[in-house]
Amino acid sequence: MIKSFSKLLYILGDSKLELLYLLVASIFASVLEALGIGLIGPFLSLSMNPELIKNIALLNWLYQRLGIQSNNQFIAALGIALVILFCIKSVAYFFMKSYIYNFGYRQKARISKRLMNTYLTVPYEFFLKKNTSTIIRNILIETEKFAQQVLISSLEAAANFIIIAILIIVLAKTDIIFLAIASAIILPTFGFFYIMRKKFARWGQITSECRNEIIRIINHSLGGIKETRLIGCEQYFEEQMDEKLKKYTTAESLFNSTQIIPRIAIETILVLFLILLIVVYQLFFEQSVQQLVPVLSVFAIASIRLIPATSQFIALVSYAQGASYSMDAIYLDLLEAKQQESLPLKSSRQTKSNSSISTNFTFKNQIDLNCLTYRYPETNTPALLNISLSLQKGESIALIGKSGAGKTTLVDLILGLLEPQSGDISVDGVSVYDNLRSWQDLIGYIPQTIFLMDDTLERNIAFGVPDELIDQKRLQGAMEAAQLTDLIDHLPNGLNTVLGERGIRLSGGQRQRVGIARALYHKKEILVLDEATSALDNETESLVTEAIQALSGTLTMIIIAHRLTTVKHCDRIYSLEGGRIVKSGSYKEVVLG
Ligand SMILES: Nc1ncnc2c1ncn2[C@@H]1O[C@H](COP(=O)(O)OP(=O)(O)OP(=O)(O)O)[C@@H](O)[C@H]1O
Repeated sequence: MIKSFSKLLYILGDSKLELLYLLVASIFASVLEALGIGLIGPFLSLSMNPELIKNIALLNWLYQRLGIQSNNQFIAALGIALVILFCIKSVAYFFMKSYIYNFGYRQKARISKRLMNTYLTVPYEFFLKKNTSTIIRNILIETEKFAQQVLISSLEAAANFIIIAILIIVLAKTDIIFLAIASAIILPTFGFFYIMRKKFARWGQITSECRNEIIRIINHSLGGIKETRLIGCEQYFEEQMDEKLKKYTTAESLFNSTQIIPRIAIETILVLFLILLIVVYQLFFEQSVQQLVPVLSVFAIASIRLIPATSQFIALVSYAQGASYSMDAIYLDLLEAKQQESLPLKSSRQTKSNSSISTNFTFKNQIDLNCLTYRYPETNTPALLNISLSLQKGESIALIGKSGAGKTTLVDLILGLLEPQSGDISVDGVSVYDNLRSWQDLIGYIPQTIFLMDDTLERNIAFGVPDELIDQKRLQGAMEAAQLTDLIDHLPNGLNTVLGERGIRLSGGQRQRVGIARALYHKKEILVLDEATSALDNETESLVTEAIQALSGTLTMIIIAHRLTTVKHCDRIYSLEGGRIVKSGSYKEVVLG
């Protein structure tokens, strides 16, 4: 309980204080509500027995002060006061509810934003362990579950708890039998919640995990729709989906059905008590039911507010329990990001905040990789061992080697996505880890499959630049250098043609050239091409290679290639094996020699 509360406070961050205000406001509205209802009983008793006015000091004092002539007039005045109190209570209740919902959904938006920021800034290694379905689920679904089932439900539960407590006190003062009856009715339901609480948490966990799996199955089956169609594995994915949906449905329906049990149980016990009371009175005491009116009115009030408040309270607490997994998922990701930030890293996340005082790179002469060693998390053997190489500005180097040799890992290190456990990368003698952001600003990355947005060609080239800030002259220059001008003539809307999801309306070679144009538009001085031409046919490949070769000498290039013909123009070739450089030199020396 204390653990959950501290997680809640951690997730809320700066909004902790607002939660406190909200709690006070909701307690105030609950007190009004409970009083409004709790006073109906005494008011009914008073109207049936006006003589009581004289016995109650406060009422007697009021009676004298108001100068009222008769008991009936006084009861009417009390009635009006009660109605006014009721109206105030209703308005306060409405505003409190709106405030709670507003707070809950504002927090959802804030936490989604915080998570998004976390995922965008957390070290790249985080993504080696995390599935994107979990990330999507956390940002969209778990934050919603947290807002609705933890925040809103807890605040409403607190308000209901106050109502229950006040009603019990007020009504117990009216009739002590009530206290015994109410306890006999309410306590078993609390017991029920206590027994079921672990199940609620488990069902909540199952639904969250199933949602995750469902997003993953959609990603796999539709993300690779070509392969799905071609291999004909639609049924395989449908069966997977069906299995998860069944599990999800069972857990969700069990959870929701169980929520009704406290209300049904309370109502049944209430009716049972009522009938028993009447029967026992008539059979054993031979008294008229008339004499039971005060006790019966207590039952009436109980069924108006106390019972719904209790069953709602139990349901709300169960909801919060059911969403404990969601709270943990958000908490753990935020915490992991925080812990990564506090690690003694050399990287930008520390220098980013004080980037103004860090080095802003201007690449004039040489890049040096000094004894880089990198081991992936949870592995024993290093993927790269003591890698050292240098390249001058304007040079092109190629990394070659068999699959698993460590080429991509080396590129990820150069890109600043992974940080070496030892060694350094420096530009003109300054470590890139002094200002990783500034180093990354120098690099254009063209991976095997270029990431293209489902947006216009123009926006895909000027990636991340608002429309009004796109420099048309620079755009033209980039497209010409990337040999894209022909393509524009063939597109229905030229630069404004929407490329489709992941650039589905372009060929592989065209996508690569869009990637090159993007790097050129952003004036990247260093181009890193990761097997950029390996997926292309010979003709398209030579187009892309031509575009790349035309840039040789003007840009510094690091190229990974499987097809050795594509790296003929490079100044030096580095051959990797088992994470080490085993050979280096000219094309002739390394490939032909
Ligand atoms: N996320 C990871 N976690 C653990 N080990 C990894 C991870 N990624 C790569 N490796 C391992 O690191 C080594 C180098 O992999 P890398 O992807 O750099 O090779 P590569 O030369 O680029 O191969 P390819 O040409 O097939 O892309 C391999 O043994 C690989 O299994």
